[in-house]
Amino acid sequence: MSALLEVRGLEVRAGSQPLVEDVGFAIGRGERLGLIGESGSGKSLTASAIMGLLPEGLTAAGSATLAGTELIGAGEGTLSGLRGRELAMVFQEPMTALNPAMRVGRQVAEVMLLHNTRPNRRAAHAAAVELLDRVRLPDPERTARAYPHQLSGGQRQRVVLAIALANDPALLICDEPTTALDVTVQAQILELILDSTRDRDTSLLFITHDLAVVASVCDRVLVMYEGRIVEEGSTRQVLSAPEHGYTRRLLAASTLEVSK
Ligand SMILES: Nc1ncnc2c1ncn2[C@@H]1O[C@H](COP(=O)(O)OP(=O)(O)OP(=O)(O)O)[C@@H](O)[C@H]1O
Repeated sequence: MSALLEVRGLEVRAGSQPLVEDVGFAIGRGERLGLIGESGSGKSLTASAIMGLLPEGLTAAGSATLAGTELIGAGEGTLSGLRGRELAMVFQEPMTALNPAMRVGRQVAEVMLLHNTRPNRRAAHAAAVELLDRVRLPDPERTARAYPHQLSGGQRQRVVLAIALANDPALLICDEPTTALDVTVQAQILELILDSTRDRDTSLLFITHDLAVVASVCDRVLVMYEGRIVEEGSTRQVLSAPEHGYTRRLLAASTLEVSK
């Protein structure tokens, strides 16, 4: 079976300075792949290059195909047709992903109307309320009418997840989606991501530096160090018998207990 996402020789540069080099990996349909590594190792830039959302001044080269469509160097028309549809992303800080001046139900509905996955505003609104319920927000009818500032951080991240899931994407990329939340809320959001991707066979690229999170969410894991992938394997294999010195140090510094 061919992979859903196939990345080959991916490179990100700031002028002549390489920030991500020769990154290659594949994600199968329904597979959950973790991307770990210390701060500054290139995890977010890898995800941004795939999404076509690199900051000004950075350029990507190489290849990343989603179900056969090339993303690197693709025009904005192709990318905006895929983003929010086949390809969705959840970032660390939910407030930056939400429009502060728009009711959250409308924000969920808009992404469906934008991609014509619902026939009209009424159907999109009904689907938005259903989605808010699916991400386990209390009283979804009422929550739909709230503005982002009227919700807690965890509730806002649920709204962001509802937007990401609205058009049933083939690939969901999560970049440290729970880092800004307190511990109990973190666990609930993780469970939600896990349940909603499992339900729909959605593929997941999950960026984190929390090994316990990797252990509970991911089938397979990639380790990045200084812009390159230095280790790759099943989660169990990488966490129980790490080969690269960096992965060993990461593991030694964590409180994770891994059964061999
Ligand atoms: N706009 C930019 N211009 C120049 N260098 C950048 C830019 N954005 C990121 N970098 C550099 O690229 C490298 C990789 O950054 P990236 O954000 O991908 O790291 P990360 O692994 O996601 O880190 P974190 O876990 O802290 O989010 C870092 O050295 C960073 O300083």
